Amino acid sequence: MVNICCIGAGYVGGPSCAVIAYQCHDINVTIVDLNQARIDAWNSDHLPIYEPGLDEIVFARRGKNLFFSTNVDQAIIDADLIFVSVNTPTKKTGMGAGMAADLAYIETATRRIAQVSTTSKIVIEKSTVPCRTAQSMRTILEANSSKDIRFDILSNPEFLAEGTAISDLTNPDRVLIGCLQTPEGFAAQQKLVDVYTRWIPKERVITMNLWSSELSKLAANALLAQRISSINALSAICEATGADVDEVAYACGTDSRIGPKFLKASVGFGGSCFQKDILNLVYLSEQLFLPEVAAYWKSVVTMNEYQKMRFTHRIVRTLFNTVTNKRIAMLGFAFKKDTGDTRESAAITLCSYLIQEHARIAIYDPKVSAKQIKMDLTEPGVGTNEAEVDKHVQVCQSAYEACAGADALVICTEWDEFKMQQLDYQKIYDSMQKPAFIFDGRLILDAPKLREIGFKVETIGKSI
Ligand SMILES: NC(=O)C1=CN([C@@H]2O[C@H](COP(=O)(O)OP(=O)(O)OC[C@H]3O[C@@H](n4cnc5c(N)ncnc54)[C@H](O)[C@@H]3O)[C@@H](O)[C@H]2O)C=CC1
Ligand SMILES: O=C(O)[C@H]1O[C@H](OP(=O)(O)OP(=O)(O)OC[C@H]2O[C@@H](n3ccc(=O)[nH]c3=O)[C@H](O)[C@@H]2O)[C@H](O)[C@@H](O)[C@@H]1O
Repeated sequence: MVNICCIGAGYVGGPSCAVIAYQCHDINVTIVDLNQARIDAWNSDHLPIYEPGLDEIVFARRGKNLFFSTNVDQAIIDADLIFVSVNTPTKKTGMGAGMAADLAYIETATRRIAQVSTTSKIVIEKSTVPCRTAQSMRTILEANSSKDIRFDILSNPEFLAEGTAISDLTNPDRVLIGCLQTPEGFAAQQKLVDVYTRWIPKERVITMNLWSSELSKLAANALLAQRISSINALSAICEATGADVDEVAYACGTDSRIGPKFLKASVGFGGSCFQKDILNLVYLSEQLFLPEVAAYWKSVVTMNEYQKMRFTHRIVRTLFNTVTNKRIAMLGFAFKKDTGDTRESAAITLCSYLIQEHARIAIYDPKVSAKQIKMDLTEPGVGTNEAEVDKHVQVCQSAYEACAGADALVICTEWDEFKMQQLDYQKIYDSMQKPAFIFDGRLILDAPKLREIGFKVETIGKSI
């Protein structure tokens, strides 16, 4: 029986390896983490992350061929293939602070593999890393290999998006596997190909060299984020001219060379990866003495910051240039729908800015807890402290509760339950201060219908 170990039971390690266990009942999958609380949650009825379809998959295989544990060493010892799926956040201090990826977790995990392994392993870089990280991992592993133990290293970046992780993993556009172009490298690559092709058509499993594979992951995220920044830049022109950003996106997206996806204007992209990975690419470009390339990719992040600021300025301007003591209902705090993840969510920037303008914010998100919201708003660098958050932020249990008595309602996340078919906007209007304003940062509402009710509506990428 093949044994797989996954180091890192997070948003990637958990779902991606649970799907392997679900698809391959004859493979033993052990997902390990140093975080006891996280592992306890994976072993409980309430999994630590919300992802549609994940519960079914975990509950079907847990205790059979899918295990969650904090015993990292034992899982490494038992494994034939080891996925390294630890976090690679942006460095906060030291060289490259604010841009480079912090590879400390990768290094610790790699050293652990080197120290405790008693048999040969295929080590798979699943985390998103700067190009050539596999070289450092290899150096650490090779320093510990002997004639009895060898380590082969593969790059197998993950392309799942949160909220659709299970369908992305079950039916991916492609799986990418990079290896050293040596006979041993190809043999290791084939072993991983053999796992994925158990449920993914062969032609979708792409193989290439290690460095191309590592760079492709950063490139894919940069290209996706660039489309959003491009449509968001156009949304500013739309607001100033009377063009409608949804119409412009449709007109452009029907060109088969452009395509319709990732052209939805928004309050700004969030999530743990787009900004981090672009900054990582910027840093790499700078290190390679390519300042023009660095500046080009940096502008994607700059435009995203601008979009978030532009939207908050529009809120303040529309509310007669002051939000002091005004109640603003914020619907949605997660960085996108169908996830409870708030990392880099645009809502955090919006809240921080509005708190500094002395607004009172009533937040409702179906999957984000009050504790998480408060933690996010008091993180160093966000610009708001605990006292300010306690004074200015109320976390509500429903959209209706958040909107009651509010001067304005802001849509931050595109949850389906905020759509017109699901919320009674007449009831909301009746409960709000007048004039009642709506700021649609996700283009999910029918502005003309809302205006019929009596709302004053402001939508990203549309002028009145
Ligand atoms: N979140 C996402 O949707 C995607 C993330 N990625 C990439 O995947 C990687 C992981 O991301 P997430 O799963 O979101 O991070 P995460 O923070 O949710 O999970 C990482 C886990 O690794 C654990 N960990 C760190 N060092 C460890 C060690 N030495 N031994 C055992 N456990 C250790 C942490 O405790 C944590 O639970 C990152 O490089 C990210 O860029 C790639 C595609 C999608
Ligand atoms: O490396 C990663 O972490 C992942 O990053 C993104 O996935 P994710 O961040 O989970 O979610 P997306 O659907 O890409 O959305 C990212 C942000 O962009 C925003 N967005 C997305 C699409 C769009 O048209 N407009 C837009 O504003 C979303 O609301 C969200 O805030 C990529 O889509 C995944 O392929 C990748 O694996």
